[in-house]
Amino acid sequence: MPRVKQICCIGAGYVGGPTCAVIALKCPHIRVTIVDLNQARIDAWNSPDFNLPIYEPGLEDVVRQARGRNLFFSTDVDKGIRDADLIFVSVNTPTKKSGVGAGFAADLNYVELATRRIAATATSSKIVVEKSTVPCRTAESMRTILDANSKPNARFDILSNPEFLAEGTAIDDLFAPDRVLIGSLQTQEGKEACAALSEVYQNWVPKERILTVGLWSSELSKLAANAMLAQRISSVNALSAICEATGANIAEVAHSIGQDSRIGPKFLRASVGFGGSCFQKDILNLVYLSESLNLKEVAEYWKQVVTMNEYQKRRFSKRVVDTLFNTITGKRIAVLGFAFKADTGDTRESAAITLIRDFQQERALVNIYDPQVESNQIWADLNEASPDVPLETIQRQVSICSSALEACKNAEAVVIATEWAEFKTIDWQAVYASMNKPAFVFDGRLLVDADRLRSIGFKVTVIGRGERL
Ligand SMILES: NC(=O)c1ccc[n+]([C@@H]2O[C@H](COP(=O)([O-])OP(=O)(O)OC[C@H]3O[C@@H](n4cnc5c(N)ncnc54)[C@H](O)[C@@H]3O)[C@@H](O)[C@H]2O)c1
Ligand SMILES: O=c1ccn([C@@H]2O[C@H](COP(=O)(O)OP(=O)(O)O[C@H]3O[C@H](CO)[C@@H](O)[C@H](O)[C@H]3O)[C@@H](O)[C@H]2O)c(=O)[nH]1
Repeated sequence: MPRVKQICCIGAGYVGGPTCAVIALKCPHIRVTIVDLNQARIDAWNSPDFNLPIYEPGLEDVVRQARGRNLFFSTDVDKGIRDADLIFVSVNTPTKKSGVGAGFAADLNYVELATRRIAATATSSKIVVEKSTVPCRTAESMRTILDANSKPNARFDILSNPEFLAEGTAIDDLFAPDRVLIGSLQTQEGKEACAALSEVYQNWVPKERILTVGLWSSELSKLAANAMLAQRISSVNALSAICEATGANIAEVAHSIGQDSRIGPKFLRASVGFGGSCFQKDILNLVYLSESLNLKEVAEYWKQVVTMNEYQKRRFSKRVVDTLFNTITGKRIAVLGFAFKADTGDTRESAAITLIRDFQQERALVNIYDPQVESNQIWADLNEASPDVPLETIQRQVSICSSALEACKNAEAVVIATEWAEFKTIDWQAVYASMNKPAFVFDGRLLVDADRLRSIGFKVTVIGRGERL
């Protein structure tokens, strides 16, 4: 069995960076080089003061221990490829914006370019590992590209090794994964390549947690896992609408059903809608796959998970407008949280973006506070969400604040869009004193103690709870 000595990871993003930093930490005998075309990103990974390009609890500590020892970040993609025995392809696979499958299919352009680069550069045999989330049978396309363009003496084994980390808990997830999944062709060479990658993980992951399956099962399992997780959230959010209409309480309902060991308690938190770079993209990818396979009913089934999520966001912003006497024109709304979930600075598909766009369209004034997201990211997201509105117009309507208290000053309403822990310890008494009256709180994350806030004087609306202002 070949022992892996040098690893190259193409793509220094949210997955490639933390994943391969942890491999370097746990495998001091392996030299790990993470490469990217984006110079600014690599510079940030290499920054002397560890001002890393992504915020992830525990990540800095991992990078501090391994960087310069056996962990390196570089823009020299070709050298990284040439030196490695095993190459992770961890590039982005966004939803296609135009052409066939636009709005649904995964854009595999980055995967293809990375694959072509491997074929053009490699002068010896390599194990090529799909780390990116890709449609079922992408490994076959990669094989065709590699075989057609490879140099003499270079042969390639392709593995699928999807990543299941969640942002905000990436380092914990990587240290103790529920499972590591490796898919390979069931040939002698395929099994040997699988064993080589498994050996890398066995440096810290118990062997029984490393699952080895066929290539296509591995690729599909990644899409399936995200679809099932997102489906749980859309199910609980659909129930939250029934709760609001009937006076039931979604937190109590979720707790009650979660006690059934067949259902389990996790991932049943009603919210203003799921966000993040993966759920929507991967479900739409599954929808497209189903449609391509002529499985219309299957496609419709999964599409409904995304439809329900859009409905949840719209429903929430409408509830804000309805409660504020059917108009928010000229009223100041404080939005607490802009990231798609707590403990990350990532804003991709964040529900907050949709809510703020809705508030802008109602001509409200919006104050935003998020503990991690940078101002230029917020402006870029709002600009993209309203392409017909000039940025200067948006900036006249929206302000970015440096604390929750500042954001709430003179506001009519506070909207909690992200479940940051610090929002639990806000001095609500001080917030109340600084707001216009009546002062409204809309909790989209089941975060606040509604009764306590009501005793201060707030009118409180909580997702999944009937009207009891
Ligand atoms: N973000 C997550 O939490 C998460 C979790 C599991 C799986 N995934 C999947 O992992 C993949 C990567 O996601 P991400 O969030 O890390 O994306 P990302 O956009 O943060 O990072 C991708 C990086 O790849 C680089 N890149 C693109 N093409 C390249 C090329 N040809 N050569 C060198 N570098 C190149 C880009 O510059 C970028 O820095 C996606 O398929 C995603 O679906 C993401
Ligand atoms: O009960 C819940 C749990 C999550 N969310 C929301 O769902 C979204 C996604 O959250 P989470 O899954 O924790 O974060 P991601 O980083 O998007 O991770 C998902 O997507 C990754 C990319 O594919 C996978 O690797 C992970 O396993 C999968 O959890 C966020 O907006 C959360 O606020 C809820 O609304 N209610």
